[in-house]
Amino acid sequence: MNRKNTTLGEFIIENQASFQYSSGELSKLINAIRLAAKVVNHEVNKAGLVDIIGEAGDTNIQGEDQQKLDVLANEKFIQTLKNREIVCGIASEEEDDFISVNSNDNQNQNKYVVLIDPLDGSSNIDVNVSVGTIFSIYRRVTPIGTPVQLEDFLQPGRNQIAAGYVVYGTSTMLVYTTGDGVNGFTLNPALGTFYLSHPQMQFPETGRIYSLNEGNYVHFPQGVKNYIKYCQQEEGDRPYTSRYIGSLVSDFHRNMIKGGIYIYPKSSVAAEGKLRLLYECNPMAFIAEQANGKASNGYSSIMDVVPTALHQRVPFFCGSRKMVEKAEEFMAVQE
Ligand SMILES: O=P(O)(O)OC[C@H]1O[C@](O)(COP(=O)(O)O)[C@@H](O)[C@@H]1O
Ligand SMILES: [Mg+2]
Ligand SMILES: [Mg+2]
Repeated sequence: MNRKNTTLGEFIIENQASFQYSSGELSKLINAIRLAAKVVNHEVNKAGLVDIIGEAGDTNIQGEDQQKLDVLANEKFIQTLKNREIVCGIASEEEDDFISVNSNDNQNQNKYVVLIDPLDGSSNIDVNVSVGTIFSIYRRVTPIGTPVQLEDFLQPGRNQIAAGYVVYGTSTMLVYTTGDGVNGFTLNPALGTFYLSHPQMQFPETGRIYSLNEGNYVHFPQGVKNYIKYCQQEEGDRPYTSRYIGSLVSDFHRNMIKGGIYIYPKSSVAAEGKLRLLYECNPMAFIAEQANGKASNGYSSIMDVVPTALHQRVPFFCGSRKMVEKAEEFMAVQE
């Protein structure tokens, strides 16, 4: 099943049988995401040659200036999901409200909703540093055939059916889980095909990399300040190495391969931190837990947080199990 160099298409079909709700709908959905990812990859790779870098001129509901590639990636993913008619609802970082797909005439018998961060790491687009896309998939909770409701999206991460990300970096990879481990596929640009290159990915139990924006140090909770000091102490296998790309997907991906922790805490200037629960933290938490890692808000699992708003933010501690547990110890003691 996890033969190296299996194509993503073959892998999806081979694994469909092992998926309890298997009706082919999820396979079609992952295939649609694969297609949209290739289209966005093509645009990202030529950023700078054509007029797709820089600001789009609008501000999204987060109060962030939208980059042209944020808008383009958002359009490509939404268009592909709508055209393929495989979802009943979509929520996106770049959309104020959720989108109900084709529900007027009760034609939409689909059971999945998708939440996406179409372009992650927007501050890195113009400077040729790796960026990504993040997606999270749920079964709707309201009756099939009726228009989707907010409650279909405000589900705890534990209910996710599948989650994944695409990293547009030195190579382009699609990494995802359906609750049966985490597999990574690398795009062969010459063939336009994703191949299984990283079967059954696992976070090393511990590591020597810590990733956070130390420029915000003065605003951090005491627990985080003390954890940073711990990472920098000369003792045992410390000091650790500081690595921060500024794209969640890329920092997470590196830490999953090498062992490390990513932290975006709450602070005196960001009461709930920066990252969005539904389309950044929950999908990365599902992948982390499926890869023997850990993801918390500093105290408890992100996956058990009951969402209250589409664009809510949460503090995020994610990575190698022992490193997240150590950071939680500091959070517990200091508060
Ligand atoms: O510049 P900061 O404050 O360190 O924030 C960087 C973080 O913000 C993000 O860019 C937020 O994601 P978006 O780019 O999708 O808005 C993360 O990818 C990244 O880890
Ligand atoms: Mg993001
Ligand atoms: Mg984004």
